Amino acid sequence: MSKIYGLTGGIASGKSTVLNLFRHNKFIVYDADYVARDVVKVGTVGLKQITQQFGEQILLPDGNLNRRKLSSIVFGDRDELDKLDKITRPLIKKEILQTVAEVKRSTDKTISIFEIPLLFEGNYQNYFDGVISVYVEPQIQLHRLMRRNALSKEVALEQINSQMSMYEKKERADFVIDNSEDLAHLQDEFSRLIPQL
Ligand SMILES: CC(C)(COP(=O)(O)OP(=O)(O)OC[C@H]1O[C@@H](n2cnc3c(N)ncnc32)[C@H](O)[C@@H]1O)[C@@H](O)C(=O)NCCC(=O)NCCS
Ligand SMILES: Nc1ncnc2c1ncn2[C@@H]1O[C@H](COP(=O)(O)OP(=O)(O)OP(=O)(O)O)[C@@H](O)[C@H]1O
Repeated sequence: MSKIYGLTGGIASGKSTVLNLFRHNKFIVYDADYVARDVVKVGTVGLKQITQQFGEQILLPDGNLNRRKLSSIVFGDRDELDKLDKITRPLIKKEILQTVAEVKRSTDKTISIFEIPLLFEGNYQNYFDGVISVYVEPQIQLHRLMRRNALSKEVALEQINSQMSMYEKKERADFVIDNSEDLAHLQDEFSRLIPQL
């Protein structure tokens, strides 16, 4: 049976950066953000339900989901986010659990890592051999999110506050990677973690 670990952390904490380190170190990697995009592609039940819920305003002229528009509706309004989550969460969970089951059945000894931003919020922890949380100091998280997505402080804070706090994600994890410093430090944190998996 193959081992599979969950990778989580707050928004812009550095999950994808860490997942890339795993990828470059020959681990098998999976990313729930891809699954989340897959279940709302043109022609899916997911996109149909989202359009029924939020109206045609959330579609781009070519029929694809206007992610920026939907993001501006749901982040900062708990009721609207709950409506979106009701549609997407079961679709995403079904896909993820199928992949996890396939990995576990495989006889390949390579360790797999599955990045799931909302791992604890979606109660995935028991499906994994362990959970790794990426932690970053809150001020640095805010700064990196504002810079990467060109967001105002207010909008960035809305997105951060839409999730479980990073402290809680850190407390609940089996392993923690601190990404509050530069990339050389992150590499050290990563190298320290690997022998423990
Ligand atoms: C709201 C949407 C359209 C915004 O799209 P956008 O391209 O701007 O952002 P992206 O998908 O890259 O998400 C960026 C980050 O936002 C956070 N986030 C996304 N969805 C949620 C959510 N429902 N609740 C809390 N945080 C969320 C995650 O940390 C994620 O990594 C999109 O995030 C979405 O469809 N979300 C619902 C699906 C979901 O739960 N995705 C999370 C991955 S499991
Ligand atoms: N140690 C670091 N020093 C400086 N910048 C960093 C560091 N780690 C990550 N970053 C930058 O911070 C931003 C967030 O990192 P990343 O995209 O990996 O986070 P994430 O947790 O995957 O984000 P999301 O939750 O939105 O999917 C990116 O612009 C990335 O290049």
